[in-house]
Amino acid sequence: MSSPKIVNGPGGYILQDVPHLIDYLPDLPTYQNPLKDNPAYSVVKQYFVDTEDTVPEKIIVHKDGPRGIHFRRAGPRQKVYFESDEVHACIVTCGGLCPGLNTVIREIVSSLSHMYGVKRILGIDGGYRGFYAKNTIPLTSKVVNDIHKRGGTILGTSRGGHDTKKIVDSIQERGINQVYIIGGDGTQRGASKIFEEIRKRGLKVAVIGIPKTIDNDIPVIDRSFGFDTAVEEAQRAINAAHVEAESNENGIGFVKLMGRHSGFIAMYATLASRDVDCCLIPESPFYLEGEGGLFEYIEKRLKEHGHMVIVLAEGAGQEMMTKSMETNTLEDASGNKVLKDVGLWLSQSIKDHFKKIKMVMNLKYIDPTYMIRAIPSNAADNVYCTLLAQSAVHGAMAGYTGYTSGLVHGRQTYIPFYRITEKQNSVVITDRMWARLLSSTNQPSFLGPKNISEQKKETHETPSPDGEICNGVVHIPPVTKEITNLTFQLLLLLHVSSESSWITDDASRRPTKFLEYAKSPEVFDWMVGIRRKLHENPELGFEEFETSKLIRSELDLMGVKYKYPVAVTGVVGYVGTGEPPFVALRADMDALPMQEDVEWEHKSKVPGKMHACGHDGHVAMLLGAAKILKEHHQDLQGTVVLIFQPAEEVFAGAKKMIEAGALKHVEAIFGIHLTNQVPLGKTASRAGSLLAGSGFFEAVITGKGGHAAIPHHTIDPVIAASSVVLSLQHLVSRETDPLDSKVVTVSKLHGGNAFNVIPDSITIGGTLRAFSGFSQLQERIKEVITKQATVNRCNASVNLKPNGKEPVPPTVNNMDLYKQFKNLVRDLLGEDSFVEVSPIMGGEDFSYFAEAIPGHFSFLGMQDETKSYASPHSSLYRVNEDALPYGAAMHASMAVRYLEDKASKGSDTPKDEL
Ligand SMILES: Nc1ncnc2c1ncn2[C@@H]1O[C@H](COP(=O)(O)OP(=O)(O)O)[C@@H](O)[C@H]1O
Ligand SMILES: O=P(O)(O)OC[C@H]1O[C@](O)(COP(=O)(O)O)[C@@H](O)[C@@H]1O
Ligand SMILES: [Mg+2]
Repeated sequence: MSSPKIVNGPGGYILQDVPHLIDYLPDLPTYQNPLKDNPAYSVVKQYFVDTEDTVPEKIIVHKDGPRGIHFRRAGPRQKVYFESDEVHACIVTCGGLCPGLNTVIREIVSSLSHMYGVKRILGIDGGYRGFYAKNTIPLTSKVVNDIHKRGGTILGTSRGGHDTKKIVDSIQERGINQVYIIGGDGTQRGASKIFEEIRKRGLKVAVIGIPKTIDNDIPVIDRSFGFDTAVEEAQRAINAAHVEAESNENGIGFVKLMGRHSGFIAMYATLASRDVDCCLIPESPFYLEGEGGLFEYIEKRLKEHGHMVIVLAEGAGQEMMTKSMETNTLEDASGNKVLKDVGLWLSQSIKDHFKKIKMVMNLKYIDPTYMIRAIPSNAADNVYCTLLAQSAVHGAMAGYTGYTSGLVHGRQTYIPFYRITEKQNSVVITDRMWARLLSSTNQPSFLGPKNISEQKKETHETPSPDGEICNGVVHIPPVTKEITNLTFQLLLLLHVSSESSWITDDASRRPTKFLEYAKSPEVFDWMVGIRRKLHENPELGFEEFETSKLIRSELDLMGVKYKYPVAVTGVVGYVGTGEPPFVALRADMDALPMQEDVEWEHKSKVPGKMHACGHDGHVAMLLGAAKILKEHHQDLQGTVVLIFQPAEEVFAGAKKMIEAGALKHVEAIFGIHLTNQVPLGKTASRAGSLLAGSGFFEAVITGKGGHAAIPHHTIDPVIAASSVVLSLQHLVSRETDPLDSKVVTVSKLHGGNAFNVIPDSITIGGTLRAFSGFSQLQERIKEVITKQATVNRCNASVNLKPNGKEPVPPTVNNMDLYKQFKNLVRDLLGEDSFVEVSPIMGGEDFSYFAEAIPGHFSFLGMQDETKSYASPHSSLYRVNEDALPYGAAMHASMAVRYLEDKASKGSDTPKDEL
């Protein structure tokens, strides 16, 4: 792919520019824009867009934050690179239908002919394959005059059939020099390939994408055209569902809407309607039975209101329909996964449930699927389509190419293809919009199925003997039907035998064998490849959709079964017998919001995001371990649970994973972190407290402001804040055992901006660290702030999760697991390979796992003599990839040894002994 055009400016300004024909055809002549003499436009002040104008990607900024990424502003330029007579344009529509397609076609034709005097415009019949397989349709203003009143596309559309070479051959043969491609994410990927091929051939052809999809799954842009119309049309189905529900005893109106991977239509239709009681989308996993489940909510709603409306996006709950697993692998001609009909399945499941509990219920299922996209666009979308089409044409005439025309914060922009195709837009359920929906419907969030104490109790219980019997094997009693199905499939899958076996080997030699295997070129290169892919495409906490997709596809290739999504993007894989004991290995997946400064081939492709804490390496190591374990799965004496968790850095993803059931039945867990502080091939750990509990606080101390010269008429928050800051120092110096290490630091103090005005309030903030008594310290901080404020006649509000930053408890290593780990390291890496570390004041959310069950966290060295490796969270951070096989072998060996140890002790070993 041609390299992105990035322009850096002062204050952290970044322009992600679009390609231009002169990038590879530097001698092209320019012409005056004919609009200059057009009576309609020549009078418009500043009609031509200044070439320096750009539009910011993010409009919410902090005072001291960088100016961030910008896109080129769309619109007509003074100079154009095509003469009117020279232009030979074509238009193609691809993918699924969408309201507004005809409007865009009409406006491209009108803009080209009326504004720029273009006479030769071709319609390509039936999508990409029409370039080489079908006839073309000549397009004139007359032909397109009325088409915006019709749904669909007058050009026809199709999926599949993208053959870059054939398409570009046909463009070249026909002498086409402007290609307007209207379609969704798949189409834009195809357009990007066409652009690259055209550039490679050095053709004077502009390639322009116009984003279409009612699913709104195209990133960066505000919304895609037709979305508004689809949401509006969906209202009709929801209204009908509501009428049906209200008119029947315990009526449920159930509407299935489109939305393959993104639940935007369902979310907006729900928010618009106000009649919907529950909205289910692919991004927000849900479950049916038990506390906090869908059935419980429906029962409650019916008892309280006598009726309810459910809206379901077609991609939601797919993973629960385990019955017909084989259809899961089917793809349409474009390579999109063919979905199973979740609407029919879920409405049947609801009916079955109410039959079982003998409660009257009347469910009416409405599936308006194609109706919402086959209609003409509404007024708002018509205007939007017009502007998009005009912008697309202005850009092409001005010589820009390789871009998608799109709306960003209400302004028309040109966005380079790589930003449009890098990921799919989806509802972020940790964002405010989803929170607004939850508060509007009052539905459960489904994020925390069981309370944690119950979880802990369950995971520490020996599986009950009254579990299900299958093939003479006793299984764990399932909490939900989904888990039953999964366990059953695991058992079927895991009973297949593999070719190689380690069971007869000397146990102390086995880790070395694993390491040799992980170091073999085939496995090593594969791990490095995964790590580099992740490094190029970093994703922040709870946004690790592509990361998670990559993990799942690798697990699929290995034949490792998994649960997904667990806590938004998390994946939990299973290798072994499918039976107890269960031991877990954990890797974190998220990146950091920082710009990479290391110049190398696989540098982060996402400006402002970087894997600067080695989580890309952690994922590669755990996948490496999965490969080793899968190779030998028939010899495992229990089940290894592979936990790929989101959001370690800020949002305590580990906690969410536990709440979502990732540790169910798991007895022990191991985690590894790469470190630059220890030489390659060595590891570091300690028994007991390894990492501190870490948290934050922010307090607003409010008094009464006034003139600084008459302080007695004020209540001065500055004095109160000063007392608070001093008093907080005593928590460590006077209340903590000097041999125990704790930190309370006030690092922020804001308020007031005049010499003679006492402000109304002061904000202070800081961090706390502790190995013991973490929550007591939090409580004392709160108490000291509020009470000191009171002494000074002020009020104080204290927030222990400022900006959503979750505190993490101390990471405490279990003594027996630590001993086991140390022995293993000796077997694997030699006598002097273990480094006993002192406790570290940094925090890790692995602590949530180690708090719930016995856990062990260790560091794996990557420092070598030749290069220096920067500290984590540095923009110069690098991973020594030679460490990856060590990580994979350590993970796999720890799991195997744990299971063997358990087996040798017998199944009745009390879990507390660990
Ligand atoms: N990765 C890709 N590379 C090239 N062409 C693609 C790619 N993905 C999809 N396409 C093509 O784009 C067209 C539309 O894709 P599809 O996924 O069906 O719809 P949409 O563009 O609406 O997402 C199809 O002709 C398909 O072959
Ligand atoms: O049956 P078809 O034509 O494949 O279309 C169904 C799909 O089209 C969509 O509307 C999305 O289409 P696009 O990706 O083409 O925008 C999905 O919501 C739906 O799953
Ligand atoms: Mg698509």
